[in-house]
Amino acid sequence: MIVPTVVDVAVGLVLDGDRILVSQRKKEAHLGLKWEFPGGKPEAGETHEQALVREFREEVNLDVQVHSLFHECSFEYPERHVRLRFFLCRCRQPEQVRALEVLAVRWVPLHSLPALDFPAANGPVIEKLMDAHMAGF
Ligand SMILES: Nc1nc2c([nH]c(=O)n2[C@@H]2O[C@H](COP(=O)(O)OP(=O)(O)OP(=O)(O)O)[C@@H](O)[C@H]2O)c(=O)[nH]1
Ligand SMILES: [Mg+2]
Repeated sequence: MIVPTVVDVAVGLVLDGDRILVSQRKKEAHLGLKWEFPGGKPEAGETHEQALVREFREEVNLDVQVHSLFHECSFEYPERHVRLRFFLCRCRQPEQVRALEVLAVRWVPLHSLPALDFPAANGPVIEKLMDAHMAGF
């Protein structure tokens, strides 16, 4: 019997006023060309928070401070099963962002998130973010 492995992923929701950071996945990556929140898989011995700090530096050249867990979910794509943990983060120098290991990176107004093409797993967290934003966080 083949037991599918679950890919554990730490994802960062970095807010700067009314804006949030989004990046675009490289064409050849899983879910290539979709927009996402930067993040990735923790390496052996790393906590989710440590993985996020490292991934933000590697992918978008940004130093972030990880605050709290905002949302978790599991999602089964046809080719892999992921467990996503979304953390609220802050950064001190938003202008530092550069697309290093991603195709593009952008600060976008929170209200524009529903117009971007995100992976299917991101629907509920985006809805929750919009609700929290309307309520003033
Ligand atoms: N980073 C990130 N990954 C997401 C999001 N939504 C979502 O379904 N995923 C999925 O989570 C999985 C892990 O993400 P990843 O490919 O960024 O992992 P990584 O940075 O460690 O990449 P690598 O495999 O090239 O080392 C991918 O299958 C990706 O499609 C999201 O908002 N952000
Ligand atoms: Mg990644």
